[in-house]
Amino acid sequence: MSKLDSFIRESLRHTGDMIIVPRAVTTDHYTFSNGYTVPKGRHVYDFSEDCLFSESQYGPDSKSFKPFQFVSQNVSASKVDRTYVIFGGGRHACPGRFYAVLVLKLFLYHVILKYHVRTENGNTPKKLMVGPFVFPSKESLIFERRKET
Ligand code: HEM
Repeated sequence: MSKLDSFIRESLRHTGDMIIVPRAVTTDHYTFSNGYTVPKGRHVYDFSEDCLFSESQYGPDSKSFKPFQFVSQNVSASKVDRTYVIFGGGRHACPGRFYAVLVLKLFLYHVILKYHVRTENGNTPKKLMVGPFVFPSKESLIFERRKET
């Protein structure tokens, strides 16, 4: 399933610009390795675009959608790392990610087998941004039933 894993991983990479999980500093202060210090009580939100579109990891065209770029790495869509933080990371990485990816695979398996999916003009709709948040595009998708063989 390396192609499906790659496609899901790439799709999630393009839709997780901000992880809305605030972290509060509970000690007197916290200093990051780059020297930036956050005082006690301050809430910190991850702006994951910096990781998800990292040019050092994904190349100068890190913002293009490359559905099969992970095929050669044979990496699951549920595997987290520093440049793929859609499910968070570390000790509190999303425990539901294996289930979520499995459901996505089942859904896509049926959709791909049964339908030809396209937009009206054939172009990929732009993602809808509201500030740093990504929402599904309002453009319609057309599902055409594939001929039974
Ligand atoms: C595509 C679907 C999903 C996405 C993008 C997602 C994303 C996330 C993210 C970003 C976190 C925060 C991780 C962190 O704090 O570093 C999280 C935590 C969590 N997620 Fe998910 N999640 C998804 C599906 C699910 C599902 C299906 C379940 C349960 C069946 C689930 C259960 C949880 C739980 C319990 C936590 C808290 C973990 C902790 O704090 O230790 N998630 N998720």
